[in-house]
Amino acid sequence: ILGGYEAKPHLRPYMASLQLDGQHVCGGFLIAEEWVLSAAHCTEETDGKVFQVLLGAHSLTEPEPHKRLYRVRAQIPHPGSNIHNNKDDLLLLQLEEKAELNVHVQVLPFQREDRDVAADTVCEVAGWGTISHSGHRPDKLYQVERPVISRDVCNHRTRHDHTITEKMMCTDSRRKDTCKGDSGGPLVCNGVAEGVVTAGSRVCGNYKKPAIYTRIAPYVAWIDSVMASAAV
Ligand SMILES: O=C(O)c1[nH]c2ccc(F)cc2c1NC(=O)[C@H]1C[C@@H]1c1ccccc1
Repeated sequence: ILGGYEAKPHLRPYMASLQLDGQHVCGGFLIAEEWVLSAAHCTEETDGKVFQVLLGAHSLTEPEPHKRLYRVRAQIPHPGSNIHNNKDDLLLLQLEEKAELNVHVQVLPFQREDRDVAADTVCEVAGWGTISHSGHRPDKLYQVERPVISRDVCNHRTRHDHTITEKMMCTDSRRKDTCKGDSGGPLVCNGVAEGVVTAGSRVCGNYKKPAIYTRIAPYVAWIDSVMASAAV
């Protein structure tokens, strides 16, 4: 998160850190007791290794009450996701057991109505991604507020040049922005998850390249069917 600030501990009890060998790789968030939603690109370069999911954390390293690392039973990337573009950049992770819900671990509702969030709506995004252009990796969760920008503005030739589909949305990236390591986290507007930070590599903090999110509402049928089919 660039240009943001340290989050109030445990005010975002849905936040997940996807880890490999104890290292944070991407964000994610709890959408059901045993399901985390993240970004499919985050599984690239992991040569088939399965993530572990850290829940209930504010600090990535310090011992905290209710902080717990969960094993993953299944990782299901959206079938349309691929390494060449940002399309269908979603990943569902089934935890090996239901997460123990408490004051520090809670589910975040996601938007089910497929309607664009109005431009200028101020949403918030949090993560353990880089907090400086030099790539400093924070130990604590950071957050930042960002206004939604219209798809037409985001698709301008000088911005993302008509690559933003109706299943994506954008926020202004002037100074304050998401960055590497924040991918997979939720864009929260009025307390509801509207988007997932895409994990395609992108420059951060440059107003000419707005942040891109996968909208969740267009994928409700896929999410519900995967959760229903794999229910333990
Ligand atoms: O965050 C992303 O956009 C992104 N997209 C990817 C694609 C493949 C892939 F193998 C990884 C990623 C990845 N995450 C990262 O590189 C994480 C490792 C880096 C990081 C940054 C800040 C703090 C901790 C760790």
